[in-house]
Amino acid sequence: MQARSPTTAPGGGGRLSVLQRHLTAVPLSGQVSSATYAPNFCYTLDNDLLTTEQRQFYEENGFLVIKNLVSHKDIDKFREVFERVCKKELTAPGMVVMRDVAIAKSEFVPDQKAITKVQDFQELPELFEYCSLPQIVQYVKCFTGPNIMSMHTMLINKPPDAGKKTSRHPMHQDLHYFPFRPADRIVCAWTAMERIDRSNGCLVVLPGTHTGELKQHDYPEWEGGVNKMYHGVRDYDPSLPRVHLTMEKGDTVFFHPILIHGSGMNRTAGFRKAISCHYASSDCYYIDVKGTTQENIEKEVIELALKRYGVEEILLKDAWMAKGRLVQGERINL
Ligand SMILES: CCCCCCCCCCCCCCCCC(=O)SCCNC(=O)CCNC(=O)[C@H](O)C(C)(C)COP(=O)(O)OP(=O)(O)OC[C@H]1O[C@@H](n2cnc3c(N)ncnc32)[C@H](O)[C@@H]1OP(=O)(O)O
Ligand SMILES: Nc1ncnc2c1ncn2[C@@H]1O[C@H](COP(=O)(O)OP(=O)(O)OP(=O)(O)O)[C@@H](O)[C@H]1O
Ligand SMILES: O=C(O)CCC(=O)C(=O)O
Ligand SMILES: [Fe+2]
Ligand SMILES: [Mg+2]
Repeated sequence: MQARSPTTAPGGGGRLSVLQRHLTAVPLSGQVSSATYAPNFCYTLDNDLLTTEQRQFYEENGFLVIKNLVSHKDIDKFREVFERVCKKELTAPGMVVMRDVAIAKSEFVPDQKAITKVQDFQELPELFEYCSLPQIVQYVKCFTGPNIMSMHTMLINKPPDAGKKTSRHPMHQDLHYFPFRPADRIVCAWTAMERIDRSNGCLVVLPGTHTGELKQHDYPEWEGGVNKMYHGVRDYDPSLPRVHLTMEKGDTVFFHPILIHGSGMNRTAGFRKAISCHYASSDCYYIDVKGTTQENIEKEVIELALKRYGVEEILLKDAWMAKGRLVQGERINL
């Protein structure tokens, strides 16, 4: 079992306790107004951007959708850059261009049809621009505080399913991949680059699960195959209440790294696009994942680093130290 993060209120765990903490909140002065209330928020920081209702929603659900946050102009620009990456006209150190497992062994076609996602574009200025957009960063700060690092960058190009359901992303918690804490100072921004709904494989979230523990993850037992490192929560219970996030182009969801989420298969002929960045406070610290549920992902990353780059004797945290990039403030621990 993973230890709870220090910023999480003691006795936490379960949506009920979060609700109870709200209900027992005491006003600072005699006046009962939302501004003077001091509820025990722990997943958001004091800020002058989020309304009390928005903070409360994130505290209880572990995600928050902000409509129309990124302009269509910016998104169209990112789309063009992505197309140039697919054609190999643009590249950057560390960037990983990944094909879907269903077509991994088929003949190489140098366009987006082959590409399921581009990861680690932090050294490609034309895409990293997304991570620095002021309107995104101002929200990120409400979760991380002022010293902000981008830790993981991704442009997901979910392909039309090849018939084996490999375009799905199993239910998971992003914290499984992160050897740093506290979890509450990490947040993902995920922006729809077009309308995304159930037909093309929208995000599916289990509201409130961010108050739970980090769970054991393995490859799901899917007949059609699973993409490299797409681990899912072990013993996923499909009867838990799910929410399908339908989003329009430019809408952005911010979510907690313990929130259980995934995405469905793409039943359309188009490539469903989203761009995302995981941010963390640079005050976060690295942990040793040995003896924890994260040992299996560390093992895979070490094997990949050896195979791809011939790097020996690395730890999960070394990979992350190399990927992390300051967005705002001061680089402290990460
Ligand atoms: C120094 C390493 C740093 C790593 C840091 C940690 C990464 C962890 C991700 C963090 C995510 C945090 C946020 C949560 C996000 C949740 C996720 O998205 S999890 C999924 C993350 N997945 C990955 O990071 C995988 C990245 N992809 C790759 O490394 C490569 O694309 C590759 C899968 C290894 C393929 O290499 P490539 O060179 O492109 O391809 P080939 O040379 O053609 O094939 C080599 C080999 O791999 C097989 N293969 C190809 N594509 C896939 C695939 N999609 N799934 C499974 N297997 C694939 C291919 O068949 C070849 O196999 P062979 O047996 O060797 O012939
Ligand atoms: N055994 C499993 N382990 C982990 N995640 C799973 C498992 N089976 C399905 N999922 C995931 O559950 C999520 C929801 O699946 P679901 O099939 O409902 O989504 P959908 O395809 O968007 O919607 P629809 O119900 O219309 O097919 C997806 O992220 C899917 O990848
Ligand atoms: O399908 C997506 O766009 C997101 C999948 C996801 O959760 C992830 O890559 O961490
Ligand atoms: Fe994820
Ligand atoms: Mg389905």
